[in-house]
Amino acid sequence: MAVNSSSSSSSPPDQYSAIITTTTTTPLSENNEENRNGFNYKKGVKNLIETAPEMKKLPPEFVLKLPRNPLSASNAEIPVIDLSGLVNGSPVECRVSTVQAISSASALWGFFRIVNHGIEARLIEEMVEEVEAFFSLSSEEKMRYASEDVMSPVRYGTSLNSSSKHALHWRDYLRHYGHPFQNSFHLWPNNPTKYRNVAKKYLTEIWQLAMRIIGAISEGLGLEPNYIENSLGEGCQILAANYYPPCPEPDKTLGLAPHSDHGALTILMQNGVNGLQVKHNDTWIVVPHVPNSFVVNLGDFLEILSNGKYKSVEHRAVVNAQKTRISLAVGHGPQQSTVIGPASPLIKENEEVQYRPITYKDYIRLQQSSTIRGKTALHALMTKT
Ligand SMILES: O=C(O)CCC(=O)C(=O)O
Ligand SMILES: [Fe+2]
Repeated sequence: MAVNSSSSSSSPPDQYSAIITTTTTTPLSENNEENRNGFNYKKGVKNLIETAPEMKKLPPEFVLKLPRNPLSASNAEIPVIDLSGLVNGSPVECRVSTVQAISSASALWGFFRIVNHGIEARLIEEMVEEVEAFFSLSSEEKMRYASEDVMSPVRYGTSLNSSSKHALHWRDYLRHYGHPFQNSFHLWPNNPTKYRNVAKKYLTEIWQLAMRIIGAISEGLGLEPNYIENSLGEGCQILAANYYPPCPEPDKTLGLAPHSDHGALTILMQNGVNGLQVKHNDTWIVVPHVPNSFVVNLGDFLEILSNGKYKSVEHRAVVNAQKTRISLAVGHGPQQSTVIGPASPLIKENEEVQYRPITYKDYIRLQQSSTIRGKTALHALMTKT
């Protein structure tokens, strides 16, 4: 089966994701939150630019060691899939051709755009409004959700994670679990007041959409349509609401370093401001915002489950000097206690299992704690290097 060669398991970690040294001489101190320029970086980049509105130069803590022309990317066409064929009651031949389209995009690209997905534009807008309202709160209010624990069910933070061991990234984020809601709903932000209800509605619909796509992926792999969904147990949905304010020198930093997502698949929307780039055949490709569509990308769990037949895809976020960008990335994976490994019906006689077993919880911890991104966490599980 053809695979995306850019995410080949033997490729070295991306140059941007190697530990990035900054030009500062004083590293950010773990204990002393104020750095030498008098900013408390842990409050986030939105706070930083509000505190210093005249800032023209990027503080050195954010400057990445990038090669020349690092952020260039091409505008290749990416697959667009019409999902109306997956709706209950649609003719069998429509379902078959949609499954084929998803299967081929998964094998060749690992990401695609979906249209006619059934989620109302108004709900997407409302969710973006609530997220914007959350990030507009005072730093003190947002810091109520700050946590250094990468497994915390709700977490406000900045950069890649709150570790000081890497150059900072131009991003603030709110991450929290979604489905199954009983585990975390009561912990989500209750300010803005509508946030919990809107987020629950949005995440419920996104979960159902993800399961429809996962059913098609399962079928495309030659498994029973509900095989992958069943392997998720009660499942684990995680929202990353990312906030990238205008950046004084956007070419010197990134919003988010290249990485693959840990789950089965991520459903992502951007608020009308471009910034997402995906790696395909060793080239970065701009994924433009198209109203009423989502971007879907395959994550590490699917690469593992398919024993490498599908590859998780590396992506990154660039920033710009003019507009605030918001993205909502919703990951879908198995219940955290699940031991993840290749699906046994896919392992043919004499075929080697390519990934060592690990619980999904330990895998998330491994990936999220790392200050080196790319696909290093997945590479650590591979039986052959
Ligand atoms: O902002 C984006 O477009 C990318 C976000 C992302 O990749 C993530 O949150 O995992
Ligand atoms: Fe991601």
